[in-house]
Amino acid sequence: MSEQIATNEQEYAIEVKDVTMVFNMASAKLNSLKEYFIALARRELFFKEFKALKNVSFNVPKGSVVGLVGTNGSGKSTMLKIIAGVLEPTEGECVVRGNIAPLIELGAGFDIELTARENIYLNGALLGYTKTFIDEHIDDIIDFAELHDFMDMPLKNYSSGMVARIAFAIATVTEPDILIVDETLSVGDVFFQEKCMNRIRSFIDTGKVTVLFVSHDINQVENLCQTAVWIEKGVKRMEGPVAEVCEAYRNQ
Ligand SMILES: Nc1ncnc2c1ncn2[C@@H]1O[C@H](COP(=O)(O)OP(=O)(O)OP(=O)(O)O)[C@@H](O)[C@H]1O
Repeated sequence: MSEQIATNEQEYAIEVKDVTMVFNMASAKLNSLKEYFIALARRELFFKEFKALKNVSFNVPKGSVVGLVGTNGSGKSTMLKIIAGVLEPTEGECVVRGNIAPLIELGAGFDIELTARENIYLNGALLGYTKTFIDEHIDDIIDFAELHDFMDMPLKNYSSGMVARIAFAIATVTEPDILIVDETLSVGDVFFQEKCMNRIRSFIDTGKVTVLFVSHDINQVENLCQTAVWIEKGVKRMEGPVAEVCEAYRNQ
C-alpha cells in the first residue's frame, strides 16, 4: 500500500501542501530608513500580518499544463515564487521534482552595468549552466532574442522588452523539467510573445515538460492548459478541468 502511494507521489512534478504565506506589513507609512529606525527605537512601529495565501494545497502531475487564475492580488505570483524557491512559505511545504526554469520577474538577476553578453554568462551561471555550455549555446540565445547588434551594450540602455527577450532566451535554451510562466512575457512585443508561446508549446508537445502558467488572459489559459487552479484572496476556490474552472471564474 505504502509503495503505491510513493509511486503516485513520484508522478507529481509539484506538490503544494497546505501552504500559508504571511507578510508583515508596516502599519505606518515610512519614507526613509531613518524614519524606520526612529519609529523602531520609539517603539512606534507596528506590523500588521497579512495572509497572502491560506492553506493552499494542489498537485501538478508530471508533464501536465496547469493554469493559475485569480483576480489582482489573489496570491498567484506569491504561489509561483514559493514553488520556484524564491520565497519560503510561513507554513506548509512545497515539493518540486526536477529542474525549474522560472520565467518570473524576468531579468531580476541581471546586473544593469554589465553588457548583455556578460549578463548571459552571469545569469546562465545562476541557472546552473557551465561556461562551456554557454559558449556552445550563446549564438542560439542571441538568435532567439534577436538582439545581435546590442550584445555589447550595457543592460541599463535596454528597454524592459529587450531585457525580457534575453532572459527568456537564456532560461529556455535547454528543455527544463518544469517551466513556470508569469505575466512577464507581456512586456515583450506581440511578435516576440508569439515566438515565446511557440517555444512553450514545443516544450508542451514533448509531453515531458510540466508547465505552470499564470495569465489574466483567460482565453490563453483555456487554449494552453489542461487543468486550472483558481486562487481568490489567498484561498483555493476551485481546481479541475480548465474549461470548468475558467467558466466558473468568468461567472463569479
Ligand atoms: N513582499 C511582499 N510584502 C507584503 N505584501 C506582499 C508582498 N508580495 C505580495 N504581497 C501582497 O500579497 C498579495 C498577493 O500578491 P500577489 O502578487 O501574489 O498577487 P497576484 O495574484 O499575483 O496579483 P496580480 O494578478 O495583480 O499580479 C497582495 O495583496 C500583495 O500586496
